[in-house]
Amino acid sequence: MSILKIGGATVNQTPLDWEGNLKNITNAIEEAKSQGIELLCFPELAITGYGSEDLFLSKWYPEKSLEQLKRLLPYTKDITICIGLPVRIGEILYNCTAVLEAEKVLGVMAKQFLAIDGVHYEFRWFSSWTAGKITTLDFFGESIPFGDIVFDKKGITYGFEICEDAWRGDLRPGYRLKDRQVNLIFNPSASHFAMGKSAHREELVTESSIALNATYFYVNLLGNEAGRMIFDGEILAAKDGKLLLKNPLLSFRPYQVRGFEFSKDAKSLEAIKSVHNKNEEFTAAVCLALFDYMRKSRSTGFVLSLSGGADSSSIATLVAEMVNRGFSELGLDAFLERARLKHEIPSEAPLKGVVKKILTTAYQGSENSSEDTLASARSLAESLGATFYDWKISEEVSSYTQKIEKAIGRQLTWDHDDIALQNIQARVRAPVIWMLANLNNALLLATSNRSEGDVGYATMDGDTSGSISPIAAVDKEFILQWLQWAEKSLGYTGLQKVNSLQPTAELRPREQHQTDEQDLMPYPVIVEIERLAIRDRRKPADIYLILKQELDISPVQLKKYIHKFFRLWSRNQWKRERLAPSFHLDDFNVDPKTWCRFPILSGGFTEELYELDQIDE
Ligand SMILES: Nc1ncnc2c1ncn2[C@@H]1O[C@H](COP(=O)(O)OP(=O)(O)OC[C@H]2O[C@@H]([n+]3cccc(C(=O)O)c3)[C@H](O)[C@@H]2O)[C@@H](O)[C@H]1O
Ligand SMILES: Nc1ncnc2c1ncn2[C@@H]1O[C@H](COP(=O)(O)OP(=O)(O)OP(=O)(O)O)[C@@H](O)[C@H]1O
Ligand SMILES: NC(=O)CC[C@H](N)C(=O)O
Repeated sequence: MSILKIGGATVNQTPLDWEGNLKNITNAIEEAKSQGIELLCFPELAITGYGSEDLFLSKWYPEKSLEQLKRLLPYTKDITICIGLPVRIGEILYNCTAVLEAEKVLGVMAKQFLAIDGVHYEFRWFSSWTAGKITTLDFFGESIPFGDIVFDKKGITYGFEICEDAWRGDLRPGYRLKDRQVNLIFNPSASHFAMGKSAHREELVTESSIALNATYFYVNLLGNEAGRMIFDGEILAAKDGKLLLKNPLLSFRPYQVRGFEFSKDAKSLEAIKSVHNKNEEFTAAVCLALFDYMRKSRSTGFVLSLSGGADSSSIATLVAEMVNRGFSELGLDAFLERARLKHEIPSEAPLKGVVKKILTTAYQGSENSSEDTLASARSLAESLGATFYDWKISEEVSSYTQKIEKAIGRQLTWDHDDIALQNIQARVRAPVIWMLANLNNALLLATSNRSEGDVGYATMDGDTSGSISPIAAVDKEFILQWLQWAEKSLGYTGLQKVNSLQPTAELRPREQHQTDEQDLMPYPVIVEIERLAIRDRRKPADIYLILKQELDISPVQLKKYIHKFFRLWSRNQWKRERLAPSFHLDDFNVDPKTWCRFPILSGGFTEELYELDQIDE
């Protein structure tokens, strides 16, 4: 009975960090050797990083990747490695996996189905390879087999599906690998994180092992590679429909190696059970994304305008939780070293000491702010251990207001100038909080959520100011329930006050009792309309007919809400184009750079809303 120790290595790569990327790969190879692994698979495009964008269009970038591949040969004396990189044949670029063994490249195979949905735009850079086709590649003077090839080690035959290849149902290359009777199929992936996706992948991998009659081995990239997409570093293996291997996801470490003993004939293997929790997945993903963004941008921490409301408080909590998780996985010294931080940390309370250095918050009260939100912000900051300042913005607001009143020769009033008087408050908070970010060489965190993004409920260059927007990909309902969960399940008791408040901008005089939901519509309604309009791409009339059955709202009111959503959605595309970069976290988002493109100028659904109005109520 032939036994082969096979393994997967996930790596946290960064485009253009050639040395860092190579080091992760060689360290992982050494680790694999020490575990006795003989055949090791890395993720898709592990040499360059998946998110290299238009660097892939240049001639030199794929050439440099081949040079990096050559530098790996000396590490393959007594191990076979499979590793992803872009390879040009003539003028055409392919997304490939190279197999290296005994200091030689055995062959290179190319992806057949490119990913083009949602956050993926592979056709911009790559061409797809034709099934069954084989050619040769000139690798520094040596002719290497290139294309749809399979390999063999110790009598065990193996082939590849590269990420999207596996997601194409009956067309997938795996069925032809099955016809060729391979024993083992690797799937090197760059599969973006989305809540709930890991469960979906487990299904894909276990079902593939039955449908393709082979052991199926899956390896994903790790970390916030290049800003927006997060990879969870998942390594999975399945045989006969049983999940045999799964690693801890979203690790703060630069790489992780997992292996198991493969045998063609092994029977009665024990299946692994895994649990999935959306809030936990969200927390782990944002924490790692924040950590990677901070260290890869060479920033020393974060600055946050903390209102004591839901959005800013959730972000403050996530930064503290990032420190907490990084700290428990890596330990203090390794955490600081990996984050490139040189902070002096008090030894008696190191965790809070790190939070104090990394997270600086400020409450910036206006005449319309309440004692409730100040108390909420203060108690949360104190409980997290964050640096907290509290100042007033009233002088700056009056100074701007008086200046403009003098210029235009009249007094501004709430009856006449509501939006301008609201926005000036949000805007004067921006320069001073930016100043703090500059002083600290820190990232300014913007607090937009996806529901606000849908309808443009934010002041441009006011509360939209910031360099990253960590929660812009999730809706407000999700944030509100996550805060409850974080208080109870993660033990953030400092969220008690936050969780007792109703969402409000506090930009109008207090006697007007402004709330977000009065200005807009109930958040659960925004979430439902968004789901149908944006995720499912349905038109207003269809949405009305569906929601009329699902929601307990009068038909007249529902029509008004749908009108408002589409009117605000269309008018505010320019705002979404200007939000700070955000992480992709849910199965869809409204970020125009990744998931959702929409014209900045448009007819604003006039005819489609007219069609809605014609439906009987
Ligand atoms: N297509 C387009 N391309 C470029 N610019 C376009 C545009 N359409 C309008 N504009 C411009 O947009 C500007 C208006 O945008 P902007 O100044 O941002 O302001 P605007 O969107 O009119 O108002 C901000 C809204 O956000 C709410 N808010 C603000 C701050 C915080 C919170 C909170 O929840 O805490 C809520 C506030 O209550 C108000 O309803 C105008 O000057 C207009 O000319
Ligand atoms: N008094 C304040 N002090 C500091 N920052 C503030 C203040 N008021 C508003 N901001 C900033 O403006 C952002 C936008 O306000 P918004 O009301 O949308 O969010 P929130 O207050 O965090 O949550 P909620 O909407 O649930 O009240 C806040 O997240 C915060 O960054
Ligand atoms: N890189 C890819 O091919 C990714 C596409 C695939 N559907 C995924 O999200 O996992």
